[in-house]
Amino acid sequence: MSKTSWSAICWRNVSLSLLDQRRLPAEEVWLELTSAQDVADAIRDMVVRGAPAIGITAAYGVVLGAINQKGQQKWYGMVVRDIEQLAASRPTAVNLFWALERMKTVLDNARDEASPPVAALIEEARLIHEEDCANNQRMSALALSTMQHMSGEDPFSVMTHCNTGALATGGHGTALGIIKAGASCGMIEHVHVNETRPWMQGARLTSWELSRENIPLSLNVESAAALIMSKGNVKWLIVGADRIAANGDVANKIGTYTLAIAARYHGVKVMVAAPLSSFDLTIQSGGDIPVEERAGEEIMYQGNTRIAPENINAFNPVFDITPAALIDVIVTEKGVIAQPTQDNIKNHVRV
Ligand SMILES: CSC[C@@H](O)[C@@H](O)C(=O)COP(=O)(O)O
Repeated sequence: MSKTSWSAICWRNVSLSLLDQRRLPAEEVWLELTSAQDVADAIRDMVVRGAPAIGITAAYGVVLGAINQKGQQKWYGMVVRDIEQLAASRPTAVNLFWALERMKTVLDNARDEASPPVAALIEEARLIHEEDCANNQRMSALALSTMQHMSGEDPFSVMTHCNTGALATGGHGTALGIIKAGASCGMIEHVHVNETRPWMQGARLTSWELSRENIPLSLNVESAAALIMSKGNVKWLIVGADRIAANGDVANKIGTYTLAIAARYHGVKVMVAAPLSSFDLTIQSGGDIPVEERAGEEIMYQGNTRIAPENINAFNPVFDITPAALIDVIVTEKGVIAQPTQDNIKNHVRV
């Protein structure tokens, strides 16, 4: 794999290859998927994760569903059932539903035909994938000029949470794409990477992506974040989003909200980088965004070793909501929203 431009999602004509993110960084193992059900399972089981990557993968899942229905008279109903299964894989990232909607439109246009529109579906999935890569590059350029304008010429440190890089998207990344671009031009001199419990996306994935590009980083536990910010050389907290409500509240990996509070206290600016496909204007505020809860076992075990006593309950929400008031800028492929509010979000997304 090339170090600078690569994707963990590869369409191979009749199958989909995914780099198994559960096994990184220890092993680079590619899984070959041949059905929509395989794809839904891969999303649920975190083989692939990150909001844009989930949407792209699901789009290819619809293609696999259609390929498997070739020659079947009742193909339409079966592919619609596949779409429903894909939609049920994870609830928070709106990019999943957005991508499935695009695929369903292509499917519906061919509803009365004798066989599923495989070529048109492949074309749409590829477009979703390519657009995401291009959007990420645009976000990087916009974010760098914003940071230069707001933070001056001297190199600075940033903090990031979870993984928002090439692994989490179609390629390059949202927040991590910006960080990589900022490091390569000398604007960013150091990256503080939160480990991101319980799946350790920061420790396993973000550290892996940054170290492959020789970008200076240090890994820290989430609870060290406020201390690190208090030292004064972190200028920006840069994160991604799984869903942004109409009022600018942002659902992102659990812990983002706590980090944004600490950032505001310490004068660290908060940047959210997300494509327009991460906005959900049907949801008025963050409180209505569905937040995924995963099995308690994810926090009661370290690897295969149980660390919590038997017979206790665990609460394991994997996303939280950062209120718009704690966010300084949201960067999309279309531009920069400073101090997000209902009005400027509406103008930005709709116009
Ligand atoms: C560009 S990815 C943005 C978000 O999807 C990312 O920050 C995140 O929270 C991912 O969560 P995950 O549970 O790993 O899918």
